[in-house]
Amino acid sequence: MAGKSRYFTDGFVCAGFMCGSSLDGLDGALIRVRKRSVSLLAFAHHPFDNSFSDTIRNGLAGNAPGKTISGFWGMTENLVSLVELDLFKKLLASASISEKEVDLIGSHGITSSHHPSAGLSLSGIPIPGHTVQLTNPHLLTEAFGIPVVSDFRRTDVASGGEGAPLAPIFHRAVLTHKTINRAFLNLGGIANITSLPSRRGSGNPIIAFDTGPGNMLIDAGARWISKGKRGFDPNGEMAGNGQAVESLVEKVCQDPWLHRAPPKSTGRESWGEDRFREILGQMPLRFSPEDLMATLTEITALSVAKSLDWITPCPEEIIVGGGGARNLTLMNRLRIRCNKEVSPSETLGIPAQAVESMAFAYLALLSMTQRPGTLPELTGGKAGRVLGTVTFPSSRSLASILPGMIRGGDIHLPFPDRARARMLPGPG
Ligand SMILES: Nc1ncnc2c1ncn2[C@@H]1O[C@H](COP(=O)(O)OP(=O)(O)OP(=O)(O)O)[C@@H](O)[C@H]1O
Ligand SMILES: CC(=O)N[C@H]1[C@@H]2OC[C@@H](O2)[C@@H](O)[C@@H]1O[C@H](C)C(=O)O
Repeated sequence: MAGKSRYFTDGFVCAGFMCGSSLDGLDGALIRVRKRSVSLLAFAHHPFDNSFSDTIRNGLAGNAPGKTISGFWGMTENLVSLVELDLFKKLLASASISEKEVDLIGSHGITSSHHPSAGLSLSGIPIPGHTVQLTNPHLLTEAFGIPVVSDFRRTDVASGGEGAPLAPIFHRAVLTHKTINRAFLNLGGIANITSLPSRRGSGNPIIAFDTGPGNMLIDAGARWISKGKRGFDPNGEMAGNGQAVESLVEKVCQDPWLHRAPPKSTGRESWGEDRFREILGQMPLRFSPEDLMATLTEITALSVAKSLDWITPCPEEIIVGGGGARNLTLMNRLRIRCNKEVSPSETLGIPAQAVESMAFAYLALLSMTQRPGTLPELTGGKAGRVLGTVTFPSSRSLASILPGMIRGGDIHLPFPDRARARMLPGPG
């Protein structure tokens, strides 16, 4: 059991799990937050094979043969957490620490539906915006006796925010440079960008938003060309051997959403299979698979480049995380379209694939120590909010966990994340 004094001396050890929108697998990270710095202790990835990803993708679209939607959701939640359970053990083994040394777990789950703005109705009743992530924190607390923070996004959506992106506070904590204005770009299924003004220019507000497709269109193209055998374009090789249809790239990038001012978020609903089919239908009569992949890759690069219009101060360099950092053609097209230095986060010592799971470990710590995990300028919510729901293990008293943790946060969290939620303006 974690003693109060340990939070003071050793900082915090937190695990984070993320199953992203590309549905390629589940990532887990173990971090230590101590003396205002964040270090990665271990990272592990559990890949999903193509047919499994297809089953989940179809189920989320409401086509789960032989199962009701709620049955499918219940099974998916449990499946996510069974994988997390296994990954957690791997993280412990890799970092050579015991579960008793871990203070908390953050579990994001799979986003099954993301409609943050109001505008939907059920039987004529207007319904507020929603976002849903599937995970079962109870399986984790039951197995390990560690508090689990989950359901991060609904807090922000309830306060009028987009519920995404949420990782920017983490990007700010670990990637801000003393003198260089940076941007961090996550190339997951969806792409999102965070402006990171240098500490010298700390008067500049942090801006973050989804930019549109990350790998989602590219992956859909790879699946179509390979008849489901391949889930992505390895290293961007196919795209690198093709010629993009420039007129189609320009046309798709005129999408009004891409030109909308932030805050904004998007998802599979807008850049998934349906959008891919629409683009495919507009390819010229004769095209090679390589040309299709080059076109999808160029749409991705141009939509990211357009997003820079919203970012001040203009970043001098772009640091890339997420699996798309391995797509060398996409990285090269980004260098050309953005006219900037574009480097994978490995150059700063952080594995590109680990950034999001590290972020949810960090966000879980902010929540447990009563600090806001998002800000109005990031997602458009009314005020900074302590995110998520905590599932506590019944084997430990709250008094033995919370006060020490909250005060430990005062010591170890990087500035300004030490500021507690009650210091921020309330709702209204
Ligand atoms: N070697 C590689 N070459 C090209 N692309 C790759 C490679 N490895 C991974 N990818 C791409 O990265 C994707 C997975 O990235 P990542 O795990 O960051 O996405 P995610 O976390 O699921 O999505 P999101 O950030 O939207 O939630 C794969 O679907 C694939 O398109
Ligand atoms: C609703 C949802 O799950 N959004 C994801 C998705 O994947 C990338 C992008 O779209 C981002 O907005 C978000 O994830 C990251 C981790 C975030 O919240 O920062």
